[in-house]
Amino acid sequence: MPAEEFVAGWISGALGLVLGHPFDTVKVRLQTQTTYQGIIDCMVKTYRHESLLGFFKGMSFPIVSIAVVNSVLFGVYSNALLALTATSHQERRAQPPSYTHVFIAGCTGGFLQAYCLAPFDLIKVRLQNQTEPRAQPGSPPPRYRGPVHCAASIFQAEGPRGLFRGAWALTLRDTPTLGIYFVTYEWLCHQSTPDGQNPSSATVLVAGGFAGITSWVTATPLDVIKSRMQMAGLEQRAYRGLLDCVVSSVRQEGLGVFFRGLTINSARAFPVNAVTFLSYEYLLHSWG
Ligand SMILES: CN(C)C(=N)NCCC[C@H](N)C(=O)O
Repeated sequence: MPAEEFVAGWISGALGLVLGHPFDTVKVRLQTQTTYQGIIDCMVKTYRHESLLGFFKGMSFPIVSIAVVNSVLFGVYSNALLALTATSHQERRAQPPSYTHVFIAGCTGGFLQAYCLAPFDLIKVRLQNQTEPRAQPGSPPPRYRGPVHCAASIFQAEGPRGLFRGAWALTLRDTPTLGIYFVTYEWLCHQSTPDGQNPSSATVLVAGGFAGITSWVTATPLDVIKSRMQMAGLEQRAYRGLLDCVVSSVRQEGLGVFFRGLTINSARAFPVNAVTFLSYEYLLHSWG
C-alpha cells in the first residue's frame, strides 16, 4: 500500500485548512446562530467583539486532525483506485480510470474519513460557536477552555457516544460528495490536458478549486443539518434524530435553511481545494 498518498494528503490538507479556517468560522456561525444578518454582518461582529483571533477559534484541533482525516481521504481514495484499476498514481495519466471507478473510490474515501473526522469536527464546531471575547478579568469564562477541555466535557457529560454527535449526518454529507469531488477534479483535468500528460499547475489549481465548489454546493444542505445536530446537545434544542432536525429546521425557517452558508462555503472551497490539490500533486510528483 503506497504510503506517500497518506503523507501528501496530510500536508496538502493542512495548507488548505489554514487558508480556509476564517471562512469556515463565519459559515458555522451563520448556519447555527440566528443573530447575524449575513456574511458581512457576521464578519464585522466577529471582528469587533473578538478581534482577528475570533476567526481562528477552534483551529488548533483541526490542524492536528487533518493529519488523520486528509491522509485517510487521499490515501484511501488512491488505494481504492489502485485496487479497482490496478494502476498507481503515476500510471493514471497514461491509463485514466473510468469516472465510475473514480466515484466509487471517492465515496469510499469519504465514508471512511467521516468517522475519523466526526469527533474533531464536533469540537471545532462547538469552539467556533463560542462568541465570547478573550477572557477579561471578572468576566465569566467560556464554557470550553480549549479543545482538550471541550472533548473532556463532552465525554463526561455524554460518554464516548457524545463525541460522535452528528456523525451520521456527516457520513451522509461526505460519502457521495467526495465521489463528486474527485470526479469533478479528474474530469476538469482531463478536459484541458493532452492525453497521457500531467496537468499543468494552472489546470490543477482551477480543477481543484471547482472540485471544492461543486462538492460543497452539494454538501451544504447536510452540512447545515450536521452542524445543528452537533450543537444540539448544548442547548435544550436536542433533536430526536437526523430527520427530526431536518423537519423542525424546515418548519421554523423554510427550505432556505438548507442553503445557509452556501456562498461562504463556495468562496472558501475554491482557494482551499486549489491549494490542497496543487500541493498534493506537487508532493507526489516530486517523490515520484
Ligand atoms: C464536500 N466535502 C465534504 C469536501 N469536499 N471535503 C473534502 C475536504 C477538502 C478540504 N479540506 C475542504 O475542507 O474543503
